Amino acid sequence: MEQTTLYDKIVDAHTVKTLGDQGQLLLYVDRTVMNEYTSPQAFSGLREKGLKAWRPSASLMVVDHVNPTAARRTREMPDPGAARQVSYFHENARDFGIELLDILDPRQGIEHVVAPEQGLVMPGMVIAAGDSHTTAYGALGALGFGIGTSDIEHYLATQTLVYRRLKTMRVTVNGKLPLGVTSKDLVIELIRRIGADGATGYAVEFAGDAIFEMSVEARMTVCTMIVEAGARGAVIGADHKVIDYLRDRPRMVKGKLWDRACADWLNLRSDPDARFDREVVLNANEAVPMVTWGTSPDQACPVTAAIPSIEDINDPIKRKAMQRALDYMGLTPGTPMDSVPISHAFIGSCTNSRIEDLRDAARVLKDRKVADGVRAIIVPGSTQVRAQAEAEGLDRIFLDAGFEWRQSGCSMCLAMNDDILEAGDRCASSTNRNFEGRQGPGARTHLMSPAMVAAAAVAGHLTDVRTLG
Ligand SMILES: CC(C)[C@H](C(=O)O)[C@@H](O)C(=O)O
Ligand code: SF4
Repeated sequence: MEQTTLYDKIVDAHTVKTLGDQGQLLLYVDRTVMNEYTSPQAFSGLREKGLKAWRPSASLMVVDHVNPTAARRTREMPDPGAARQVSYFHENARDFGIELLDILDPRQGIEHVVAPEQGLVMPGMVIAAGDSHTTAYGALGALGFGIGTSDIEHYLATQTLVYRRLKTMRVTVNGKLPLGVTSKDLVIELIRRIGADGATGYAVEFAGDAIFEMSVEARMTVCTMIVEAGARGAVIGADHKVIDYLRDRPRMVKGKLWDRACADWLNLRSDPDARFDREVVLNANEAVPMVTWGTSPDQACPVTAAIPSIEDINDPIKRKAMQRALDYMGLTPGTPMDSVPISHAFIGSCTNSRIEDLRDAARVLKDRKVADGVRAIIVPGSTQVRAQAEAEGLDRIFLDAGFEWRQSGCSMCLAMNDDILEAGDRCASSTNRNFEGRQGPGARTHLMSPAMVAAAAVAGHLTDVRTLG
């Protein structure tokens, strides 16, 4: 019998028809989630053509990129550009009959935190959305990927996309993550190894004991961040942890349908002898806390190491990139990573702002104080995460330690609101992109896990969280 990958099974099940002989196909898309930043032109396109949304109930709209995260919330956007985007977003939700969670809604948050919370995503589904980190949904057994604005318009009008099948890569992670090492460290190490373009053109399936040992939220971190290696899709076979995560979510199927769905979902796996175009194997036992030193997520090393030497790099293009990155970051080869001082600490983003991430940070921050001269901020991934953290008393731990406790949104992950760093600021950040200017023009970002950000905030410099005890 032909052996098929999970990715191909999902694509096959959603293929409406093949289009010509160039390998394109018309792919049915089950669901989407839209933000105020990438959806406006799609709606304008529909308006110009006089088209309706074909299945409004399959979509959800969330304000997340531009909204302020100040402790007190209003619907007013202080920035006129953001105000226009949000008001057009509201207009589009109303006119096209799509549910909108605006910033005062108790279910509001970063789209990739909210969609799983609301039960919008089910195993086996295709979820395509106007944001690259839509790969997050791979953690729930769905195929998630980002699309451009014209594709959003096509989706809204037809519930389909013109799609080209990707190559498949399987990343098998054997072993067990050591204490103090998280799924974020693992995915940074993976990207360091395969490079920022290592998964370009691939859909990545994660497998292996260490992946299934992880919580669903930890898997979301891995699936979200694999975009930073260029992946155009991510997926992990659903297991009982996924079923437990999905049960009773607001938009989830219920009753007999739920029972039947669960049985199907657990069978939805790559066949044992399915062939992947590329295989990568990692050993979780060897994983250590990682930090980035450069301006690309693959420019990373263990926190216990020193910045690598330029002489060790043979490829002239990579050498030049490294020199430029070091100049921007104000760092020199040979500097031990744990001696690099920080001015800011940020815990947030769709990669690492869920309740487990906040619990990890709180464990480090309990009875400790943020170092003098460090400004530390926590932005929970959703209003629900915020409420859950408050119910557990985590907010007290954060506030007592000297962190600011904010409302949810993308915030300093990409600085589209007023949470923005100044030139020369250096931030330990639980986010997923360390590009030049990402957190503000001239600002310097070091990516790491939430626990490592908390440890850096306390120490005043990058530090190995395991040494704090
Ligand atoms: C704004 C959006 C297009 C972008 C993305 O697609 O990822 C953003 O969310 C990001 O993280 O850079
Ligand atoms: S939190 Fe950051 S990475 Fe995630 S969607 Fe928002 S801007 Fe993009």
